Amino acid sequence: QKQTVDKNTQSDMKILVAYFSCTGTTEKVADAIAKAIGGKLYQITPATAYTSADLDWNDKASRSSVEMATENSRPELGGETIDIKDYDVIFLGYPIWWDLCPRPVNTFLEKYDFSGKTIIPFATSGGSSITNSVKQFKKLYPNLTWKEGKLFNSGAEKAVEWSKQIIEEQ
Ligand SMILES: Cc1cc2nc3c(=O)[nH]c(=O)nc-3n(C[C@H](O)[C@H](O)[C@H](O)COP(=O)(O)O)c2cc1C
Repeated sequence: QKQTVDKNTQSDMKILVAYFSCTGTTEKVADAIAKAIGGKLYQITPATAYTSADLDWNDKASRSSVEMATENSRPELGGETIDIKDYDVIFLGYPIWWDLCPRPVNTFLEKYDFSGKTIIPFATSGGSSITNSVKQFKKLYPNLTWKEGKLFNSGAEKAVEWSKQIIEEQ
């Protein structure tokens, strides 16, 4: 008699590690996660890169300040497009900006069809938690499947352990 194949074994699961990062902190964590669990690393790239002046949160008129003050701001993306249908699980990494995700992450979530996928947020920050950004995801995209997110300000090692554990649980 033929044995049934467990569809949820690690080898069968297609994992995408999509991240947005302007100064490399989230990128390091994303890279470590992708390597640890055999995921495809994908950078969410804005059509126009953010300059350091754009990232000045002390300047109310800076690009990031204006975008974050504008709820429906959806900066255009550049870079390669990606076939989300090829993946089952999406790790989604970003820096916390004004207690939320940067708006290009919203552009990404609205550009592709994530229905039927499991999305697992992770973030880095200067101290703020990930809680409010995940709350906003659930509010804006209630039909998507969100896993509890996690903040990694203490480096990539913890993220590696965490991601491996998540994959085992899937
Ligand atoms: C525009 C802007 C807003 C930010 N807002 C917050 C914030 O609300 N809370 C916080 O703890 N850190 C905040 N930060 C700090 C970043 O979350 C932190 O430096 C992050 O690790 C940067 O990630 P990256 O190097 O991947 O871009 C902000 C940074 C920028 C540029």
